[in-house]
Amino acid sequence: MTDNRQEVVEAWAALRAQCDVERELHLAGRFAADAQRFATLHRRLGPMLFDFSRQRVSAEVLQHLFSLADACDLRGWMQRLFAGEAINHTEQRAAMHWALRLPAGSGLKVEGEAVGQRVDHQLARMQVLVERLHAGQWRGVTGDVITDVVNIGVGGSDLGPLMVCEALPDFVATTEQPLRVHFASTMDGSQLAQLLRSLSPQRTLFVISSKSFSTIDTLSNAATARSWLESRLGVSEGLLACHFVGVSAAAGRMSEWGIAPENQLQIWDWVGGRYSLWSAIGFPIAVSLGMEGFRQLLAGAHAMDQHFREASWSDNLPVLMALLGIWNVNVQDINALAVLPYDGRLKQLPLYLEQLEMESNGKRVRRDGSPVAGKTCPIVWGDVGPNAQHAFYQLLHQGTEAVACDFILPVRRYREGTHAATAAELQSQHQLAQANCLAHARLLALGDDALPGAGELPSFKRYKGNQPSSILMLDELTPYALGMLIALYEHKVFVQSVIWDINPFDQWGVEMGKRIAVDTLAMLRGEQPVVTDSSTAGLLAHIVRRSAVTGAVGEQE
Ligand SMILES: O=P(O)(O)OC[C@H]1O[C@](O)(CO)[C@@H](O)[C@@H]1O
Repeated sequence: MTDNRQEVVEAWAALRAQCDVERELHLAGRFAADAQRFATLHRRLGPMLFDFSRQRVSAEVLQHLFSLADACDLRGWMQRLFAGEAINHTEQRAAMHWALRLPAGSGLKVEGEAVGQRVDHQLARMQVLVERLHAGQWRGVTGDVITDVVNIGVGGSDLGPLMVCEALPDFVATTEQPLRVHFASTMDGSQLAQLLRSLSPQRTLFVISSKSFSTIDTLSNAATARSWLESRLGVSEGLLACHFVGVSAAAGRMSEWGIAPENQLQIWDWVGGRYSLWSAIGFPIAVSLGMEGFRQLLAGAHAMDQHFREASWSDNLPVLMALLGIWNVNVQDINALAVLPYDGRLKQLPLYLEQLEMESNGKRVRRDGSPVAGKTCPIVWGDVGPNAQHAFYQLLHQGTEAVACDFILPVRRYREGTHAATAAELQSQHQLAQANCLAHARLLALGDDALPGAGELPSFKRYKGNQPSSILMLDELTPYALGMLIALYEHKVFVQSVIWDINPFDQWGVEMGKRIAVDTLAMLRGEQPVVTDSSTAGLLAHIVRRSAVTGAVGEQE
């Protein structure tokens, strides 16, 4: 690794100096001054169009950002990523999610390990299980056909598969045996309890999905599922082999729990949890879309990997997106990013990206252990845009916070034939959403200038504008396009981590909370003396007292 500290310092200084030049320029003025702004500041890639003309940037800003990327040795870090080096240095692991989406038969070897062959092998094993389910050949212990698959997992073992399954209802595989796919993640058991009310134990298969196979949230839901089956079916012999699949990097733990070897799907320690939907963690996706659909998702992600590796900075979507974020956070002091899909099927995308971005780059120490100089990951949140318009857009339009927005919008929707009865109405609803997306992006950028005469209005009706946003359009929300979109954000996060000089592939920040929770549970159960701060002690005592009280809410002690 080269010592490029001086170059980095100079690149940041040049960016800040450029900011002084740009500060007075409002987005409305930038558009007024340059009729070619959209033409210059958008890129096409396959089914994607990335419009960043509403970001507060100029050609000079972009040049300085590219110099910063060079100074930070982005090219070198990309080579290390794709060479399978142990760039997750705090866990001594590589980050090879990209290897999961190489075309079949890639033959990839990393340090002598036949990575490509292992990936192909697990995909083939997954295909066998999926096809048995689809053919109606998977029977429960009572001989009934499995009709429902419940994924039990949390974090990366839940959010990715859940998001993809919800995003692609039009691509559900047509199979002999229709299957419903469900998700339960919360450690309090409330989601699982709700599902169990409507499921038939004879016909339900549980997928216990956990990279570590030690996450208490998942194991406690799994134990509840198992005891539900045992008590409802009155058997334990053969139950586990008929009703449980396991997905994990910890084969030994799966076996200890009782997952039959033939029902175990393997992942590897070089797949980060939040980067794992491409692996066997994506089993629910394959159940839903079929293997062909799942492979399309992988192919889209692989196309983005290739683009990321090959394109120059100025055409490179992940690099552009990342550097625009750096400009916003570190130079413009904009510390929030709203993710706003204008498509109800992408309801889960903001949640998925919250984990991807914030668990990856929510870090405050650099690779050498020293504190970072400025801010890192912004606060990422969002919702389906049309709904968010009626909720938090007020703050975006007239609040005091500068917020960057990512709008995501499919061009075509409602495939012919799939919604024949109401196609015209649905199509016009989709246009309504498209118009709203473009209108809000315009108003956020231009402010009062978006509408002639708005300048005459009273101040409470005025719009300051100058809120930066990007629009990502997809020709259509297909498995392939969604694969590209997710991989785009993955690489964006990686590029930002390089600029911030942090490790995006560990998550030590969540570990301490888990350990404290173990002690707290022992205190709550009276198995350990209560030695803690006064608030926690007071609340524990309140829970214990009130748990013993039955009767109407509001009852006096
Ligand atoms: O798949 P596992 O090992 O159950 O972990 C679930 C989630 O927990 C975390 O480790 C955080 O606690 C995430 O990174 C991960 O996605």
